[in-house]
Amino acid sequence: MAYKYNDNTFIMEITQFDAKGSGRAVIQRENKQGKRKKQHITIPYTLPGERVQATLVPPYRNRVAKPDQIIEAHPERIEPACLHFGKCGGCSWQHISYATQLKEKTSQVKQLLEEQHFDSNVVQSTIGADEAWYYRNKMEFTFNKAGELGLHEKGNYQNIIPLETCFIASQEMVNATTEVAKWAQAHRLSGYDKETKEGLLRHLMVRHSQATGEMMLALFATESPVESSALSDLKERIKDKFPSVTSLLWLENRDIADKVQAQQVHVLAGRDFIYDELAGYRYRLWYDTFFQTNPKQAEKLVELALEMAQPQATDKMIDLFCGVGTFSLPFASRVSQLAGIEIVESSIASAKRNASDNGVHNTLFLAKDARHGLRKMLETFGNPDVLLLDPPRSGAGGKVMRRIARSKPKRIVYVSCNPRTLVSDIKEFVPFGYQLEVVQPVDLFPQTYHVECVALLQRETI
Ligand SMILES: C[S@@+](CC[C@H](N)C(=O)[O-])C[C@H]1O[C@@H](n2cnc3c(N)ncnc32)[C@H](O)[C@@H]1O
Repeated sequence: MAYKYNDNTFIMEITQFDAKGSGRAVIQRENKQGKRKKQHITIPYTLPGERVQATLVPPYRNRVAKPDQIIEAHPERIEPACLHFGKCGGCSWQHISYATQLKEKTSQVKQLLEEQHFDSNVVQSTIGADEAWYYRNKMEFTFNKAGELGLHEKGNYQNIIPLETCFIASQEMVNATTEVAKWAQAHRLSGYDKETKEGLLRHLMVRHSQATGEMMLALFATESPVESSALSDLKERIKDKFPSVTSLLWLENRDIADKVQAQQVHVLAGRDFIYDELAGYRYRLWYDTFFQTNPKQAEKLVELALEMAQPQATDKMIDLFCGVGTFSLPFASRVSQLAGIEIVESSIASAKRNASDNGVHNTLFLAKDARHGLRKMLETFGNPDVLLLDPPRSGAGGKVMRRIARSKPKRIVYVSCNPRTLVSDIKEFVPFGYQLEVVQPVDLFPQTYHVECVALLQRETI
């Protein structure tokens, strides 16, 4: 329980993490009627077991406090590496030793399963990254209205922190981003102002393959590129200093919605895609292709999924939410036939191309949403022996899960980037006689509270 310090400042005991990896504490506060009330407070960048002095920040209804002083620090608290830590919305756990990050991720998954009455003994210890820094192969940066390029400020997405360092992207990505930032400043180019809807430059997306070394720089702007000295200068700077850039794009996004999207693609240099490789397969990645952002850990995911699913040469398999085929291709070479389903048409086009580029010929791919796509696929393809699903953070949802269960696959491998939706989804399988055999958390996102899991469910034979 907390002691009041002055009006909005309290001494707090951190008791647990919240769902987003911030510390939580309970305080006693007087309401307008003078009654003392218990309030649950979120204190970012604190750890359970710590004693801190923290001040509530407006708007008070959000019940968030900023730590002013760590009075008793957790023994695993460490000095964050990045100067943007605490301001940038990217990393939230740089102040926690890596070993403790892994332990916390395992406990988080166990706790979510226990809350839904699953046996948490099926949860294995989180598999950590060999390299907990510089692991990301894709980053998105934003221009502010002054044309400065950087990262969104945590809690204030209108504000941009000009980029100086980033410890989770490769140095080559940071250097290329810094060069584009210097170019925009040198030519006094304006950034897009979300309020007035004016300004030229919106975002810079950087993709960098760790396997092939190829890099894509994609500039999002509100207008088409004018053939000007500024543009020639950009091409020269990139050509001279970054020969790894095999794709330099200008993407026109005239939409008011400030998403990383484009109505028109202009190739300024190279191709409109880069090559990447994962688990021995080669992929073409366009600017809008979903691809695993931590490729080294993603290879471990693929290996685990293969181990759990034990695909047999006679098996028919469905890969639901297949993207560009990251799981489809390694599995296809081990089963008789594989069908992939995915909502984004360009990803399905890419999956087909990736399959043929890699000499994989026993696949078929359908561009449709999971629910309707699965129904349609089951009619023509028949029931699968093995089903793998890898939905987005929002999960697959009850209807999709029940449809999967009714198709009676012997083994289901569920790959998830959100343990919360994983647990609520797999609950749907229980009435159909599926047993949760194992949940293996894998750390794809070091320095953040996020965790990926691979779960195996098997149908009990009666
Ligand atoms: C976490 S990604 C996994 C992709 C792929 N398995 C991989 O590892 O690269 C989730 C995928 O689901 C797709 N998706 C999102 N909503 C969908 C829906 N309603 N139906 C089918 N696919 C969907 C996304 O486009 C994305 O490619």
